[in-house]
Formats: sequence, C-alpha cells, structure tokens
Amino acid sequence: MANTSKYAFEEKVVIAAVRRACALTSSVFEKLIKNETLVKGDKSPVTVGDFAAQALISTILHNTFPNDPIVGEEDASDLRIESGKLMRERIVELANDALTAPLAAGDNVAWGIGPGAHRTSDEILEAIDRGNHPGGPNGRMWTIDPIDGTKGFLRGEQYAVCVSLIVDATVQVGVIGCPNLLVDPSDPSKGTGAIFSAVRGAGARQFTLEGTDPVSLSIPKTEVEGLKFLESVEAAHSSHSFNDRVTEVLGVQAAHVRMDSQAKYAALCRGEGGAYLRMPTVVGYKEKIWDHAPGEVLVVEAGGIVTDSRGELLNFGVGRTLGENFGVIAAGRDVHPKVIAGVQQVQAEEKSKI
Ligand SMILES: Nc1ncnc2c1ncn2[C@@H]1O[C@H](COP(=O)(O)OS(=O)(=O)O)[C@@H](OP(=O)(O)O)[C@H]1O
Ligand SMILES: [Mg+2]
Ligand SMILES: [Mg+2]
Ligand SMILES: [Mg+2]
Repeated sequence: MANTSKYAFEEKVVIAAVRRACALTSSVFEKLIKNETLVKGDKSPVTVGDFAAQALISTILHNTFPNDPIVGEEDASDLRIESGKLMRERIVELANDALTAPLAAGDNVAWGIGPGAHRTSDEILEAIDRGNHPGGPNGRMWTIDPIDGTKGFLRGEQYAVCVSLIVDATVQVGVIGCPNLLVDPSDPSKGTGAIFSAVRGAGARQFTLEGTDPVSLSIPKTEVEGLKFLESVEAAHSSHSFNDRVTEVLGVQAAHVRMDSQAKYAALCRGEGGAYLRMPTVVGYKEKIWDHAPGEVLVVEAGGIVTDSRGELLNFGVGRTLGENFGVIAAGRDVHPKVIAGVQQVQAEEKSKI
C-alpha cells in the first residue's frame, strides 16, 4: 500500500534517515566502550550513539527541508570543550560513516547522503546544535530523539530512534525505529528490528529495518479485563505502584509488560499490550515532546487514543515539553475511556490519603 498523503515525501525521507540511524546505533552498541558515555546535567546518560545519530538525522532533514526548525534532545556543548575531544572525534567518524554509506533503493543524494557526503567536525557539531529550537504553536518543526531509552540501549534491551514532523502543534508524521524489537512477537525466529511509521490520516505501518515491506497496523479490540499494561522499565520515569493499583481497580488479570522507550507505543499498535500508562513519579518533571510525538500519531493512526490523565489531548505546541505533567495514557479507542476512569479513581484514592 503506497502512501499518497500530503506528507508522503517527508515520511520517505525520515524512514531513510531512521534506517541509517538504526544501523549506526546497532554498530555502536557492539563496540561501545566506557569512555564513550557521558552523564548529563539531569544525571541521565548520553552516548556517542545518541550524538552521532542526532547529527546524522539533523543533517538529512536540514539538507532536504532547509527552512524547517528542529527540536532535538541532544546539544553539543560537552563535545566542544577539551575533555570532549575523544568523544567528538568518535562521533564525527560515526556520523560520517552513516552519512556516506551506499545509497539504498529510493535514497537520493539530494538528501545529503551517499559516498562523498562527508562533513567536517564543525559541520557535525552544528548539525547536533541545530536541534536547539524552542518549539511552539506555529508552523513546521521536526523532533529528534536519536536514542529514546538510552538506559535500555546500554542494557542491550529496547530503545528507539524517534523522529516526528509537527505542523501547527499537530503531529503529522511519526517514525520509530526499534532495532531490538521482535519483527513478529508470535514468531521469535524471524529475528529483531523494525521501523514503525504513521502519517496523520494515512494509517500506521510496520516496515523492515531496511524500510521495505510495509504491513498495516491496527490495535486489536480487547475487553478491559483482558488488557495488559505497558510501562517504563525505569521506576523513576513512571509510577509502577500507581499502575498496580489501576490494574486492581479495573480487574486486569495479566502482568504488566515493562519495556524501554517509544517501543511501547509500537508494541501497543501490534496488540502486545492493551494500554500504555505513564504517570509522573516526581513533581515538576515535564515530559519532552520528542518522547511522545511519534508515538502519538502512530497510536492514533492504528486506531487508538493518546491523552493525559484528564482525558485531554497532548499539546505539542507549548515548547520543548508538554507543559505541566498530567501523565500520558494511550490505549485502543474502545478501552481508553475505561482506562481513564480507572486512572482517575486511583488519583482520587491517592488524594484522599493526603
Ligand atoms: N523523571 C522522569 N519522568 C519521566 N520520564 C523521564 C524522566 N527522566 C527521564 N525521562 C525520559 O524517559 C525517557 C525514556 O523513556 P522510558 O521511561 O519509556 O524508558 S526507560 O524505562 O527509561 O528505558 C527518556 O528518554 P531518553 O533520554 O531519550 O532515553 C527521558 O526523556
Ligand atoms: Mg527519549
Ligand atoms: Mg534520547
Ligand atoms: Mg536522554
């Protein structure tokens, strides 16, 4: 099924960028050594893979859509100082290897890729820092999360390369590359690695890691008792105890599925869990737009709904974050209202304890 939507070209370019980035991050994982990871100001890890993949994706987007701003997770300030020299050199090498890799079918040299598309160190740092746009309600902008679930990546578990196009605060295109996710959850012999993509109004699809053989995605119908909750691996990122109480309230039988990154949104679209619950653990943490924009359009196009715990749509137009954190709840259309009711009941219980 070809995508003939208004954003079909954007989707094609992003799938090509995510395909290259997945190859880059997989190769980094094989060879990652201790001094190739930094701890950021917020205590979270970032690796040479995160920086190089952001440089790669930003370069491709900027070559192809030079007027579009980019909201990217990483910035290059730690790489510009003397102590960042070794990491910087490695990142420049990794990004150039990925940029200059041979063209795949459908790729175009005009996107800034292919043999000869080599960049200088300054150009690579500039590409990373192009992700510093503040976001906002108007016009086109891209989001890049070069490795979502960096902790999962370092554990050898799930992570995702995530890119979206937001136009006037609505996510129009979302692409999520998941190198470690099973191709087919019912048949592990098919191996791992898939790219998930959605264009608003044009459906959600799963591709191979090469960006070929699309298969339509639609969230299977479930009764609320038959749900399986998807949640973060990291207890600091979403409240596991809150989710436990929601399962009791709703009479859900199955154990939760813990999975890192926006792979959870992809898994939801294939029926590997009936709902994704992400309630805050700390007051003040604001969810980042790059952590949810691709997943939001993917779930909606697969027949689901993504809201906060009040049942309101996520607002991608307030800046680099989603603003005040009321949690994120994603589920199939039929069960979403029941999940929200369960969440609100548990919120009321928690309030009455204070
Ligand atoms: N306190 C807190 N609350 C909520 N979310 C947070 C918090 N701290 C970090 N983050 C963001 O979580 C992103 C990782 O997503 P997940 O929680 O789904 O995966 S994981 O369990 O952490 O691996 C992770 O994305 P990456 O930094 O791209 O890995 C962070 O943006
Ligand atoms: Mg992230
Ligand atoms: Mg990240
Ligand atoms: Mg991070």
